[in-house]
Amino acid sequence: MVKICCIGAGYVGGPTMAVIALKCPSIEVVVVDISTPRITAWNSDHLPIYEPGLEDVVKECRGRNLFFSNDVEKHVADADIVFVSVNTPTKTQGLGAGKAADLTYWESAARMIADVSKSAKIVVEKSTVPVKTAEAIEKILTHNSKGIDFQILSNPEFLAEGTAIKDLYNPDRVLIGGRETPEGLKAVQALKQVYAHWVPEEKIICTNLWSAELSKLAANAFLAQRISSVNAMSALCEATGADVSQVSHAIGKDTRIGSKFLNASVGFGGSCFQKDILNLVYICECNGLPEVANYWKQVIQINDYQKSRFVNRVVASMFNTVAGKKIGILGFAFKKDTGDTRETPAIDVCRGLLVDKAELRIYDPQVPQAQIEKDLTMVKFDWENPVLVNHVSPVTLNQVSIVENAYEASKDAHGVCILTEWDEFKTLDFQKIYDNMQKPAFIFDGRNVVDPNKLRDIGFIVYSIGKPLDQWLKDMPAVA
Ligand SMILES: NC(=O)C1=CN([C@@H]2O[C@H](COP(=O)(O)OP(=O)(O)OC[C@H]3O[C@@H](n4cnc5c(N)ncnc54)[C@H](O)[C@@H]3O)[C@@H](O)[C@H]2O)C=CC1
Ligand SMILES: O=C(O)[C@H]1O[C@H](OP(=O)(O)OP(=O)(O)OC[C@H]2O[C@@H](n3ccc(=O)[nH]c3=O)[C@H](O)[C@@H]2O)[C@H](O)[C@@H](O)[C@@H]1O
Repeated sequence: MVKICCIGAGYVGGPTMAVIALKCPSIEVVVVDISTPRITAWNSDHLPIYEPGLEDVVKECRGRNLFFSNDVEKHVADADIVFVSVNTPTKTQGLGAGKAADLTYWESAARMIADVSKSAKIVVEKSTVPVKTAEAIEKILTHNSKGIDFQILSNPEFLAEGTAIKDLYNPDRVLIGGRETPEGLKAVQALKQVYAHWVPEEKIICTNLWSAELSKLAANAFLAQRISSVNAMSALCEATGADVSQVSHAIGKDTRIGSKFLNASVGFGGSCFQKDILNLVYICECNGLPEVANYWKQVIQINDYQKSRFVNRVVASMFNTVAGKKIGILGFAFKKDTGDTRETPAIDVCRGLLVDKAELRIYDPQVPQAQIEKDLTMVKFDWENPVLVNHVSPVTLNQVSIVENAYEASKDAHGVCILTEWDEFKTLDFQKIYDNMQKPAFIFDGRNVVDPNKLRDIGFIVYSIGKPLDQWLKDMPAVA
């Protein structure tokens, strides 16, 4: 029986390995992690992450050919294939701070693999890493390896949170990069065999190591670039009376452009887009390509601009101050169908409003109170000035309460901000919400989930990203 061990039981390691176990009953899969609470949760009825469909897959395979364990070294030693799916955040200190990927977790995993291995292994980069990381990992493994054969493969993951199980069942492609040596090609074939249990052969792309590593960064950069492009258009739409949804629809019909990923928003979030683009920027700079670096940096700058533009709209339309005003926040996760808040635009928007002394009542169907409070008080590094930190004091947290539903969040509020596109926000009883709010009642829709005209008929003053502005908003121009 082939044995797989995955180091890192997070958003990628957990769902990916669960699906491999489901689709490959003849393979034993053990997911290991240094975090005891994470592993305990994976072995319980309350999985550590919310992902539609995940619970069913885990229930079916756990204890059969899927296991979760803290005994990292034992399972790595036993495995034929070791996936490394640890976190690779942006460095916040030292050389490359604010841009370069922090490979501390990766390196410690690689050293541990080298230490405990007694048999040949295929080591698979599942984490997103800078180009040429495989070369560094090879050096760590072969310097300590007592003659053991290690083959390094790059097999980046393309799943999106909220649709992870669907994406894993039916990926657009699986990418495997390896060394172009007989041993390297054999390792690529071995990993291909795993995916071939359910992924059609023509969707499995095999490349050299560096193409696979770079393709992952490039894919995220292209995706994020589409969002920043449409968000940049949204500002122009508001200035001219065009409607960004109509513009997106019209340009998306061009098959060369395509219709996906053209939804204007308050900004993209998530653990990867910003981190991976910063990583790309750093790699370009290190390779003497400042023009290319600046091109990609602009994608993040527009994203930051979009978030501050939104805050400015809220403050400007409410007579240039939100001090002491109650604002309901609907949605805190970085997108719907996940409880993940990493880099969610809600953090920046809420902080912006708190600085202006607003009182926030926040509701999200999946994000626990403790997480929201942690996010709002954590030390946040500024990627352009990594030495500066932006800290919301506990006093400011006194201006925040976390509530159980959208009606509670909007009760007595002067304004409501929609920051995540949860489906339930589309079908709220907005008449009831309006009746219970202070007047004039404002709605700021950062996800374009509500019909602005219907809300205007109720009596709201509505701001929808990139849509024609109410006269009220035109009379209160925001300085972006
Ligand atoms: N979150 C996502 O949707 C996607 C993430 N990725 C990439 O996958 C990688 C992992 O991301 P996530 O799963 O979101 O991270 P995560 O933070 O949810 O999980 C990483 C896990 O690795 C564990 N870990 C760290 N060092 C370890 C070690 N030495 N030994 C054992 N366990 C260790 C941590 O305790 C943590 O539970 C990142 O490189 C990310 O860029 C790629 C595609 C999608
Ligand atoms: O490397 C990763 O971590 C992953 O990053 C993204 O996945 P994810 O961040 O989970 O979610 P997305 O659906 O890409 O959304 C990212 C952000 O962009 C926003 N978005 C997305 C699409 C759009 O049209 N407009 C828009 O504002 C979302 O609301 C969200 O805040 C990519 O879509 C995945 O392919 C990739 O594997």
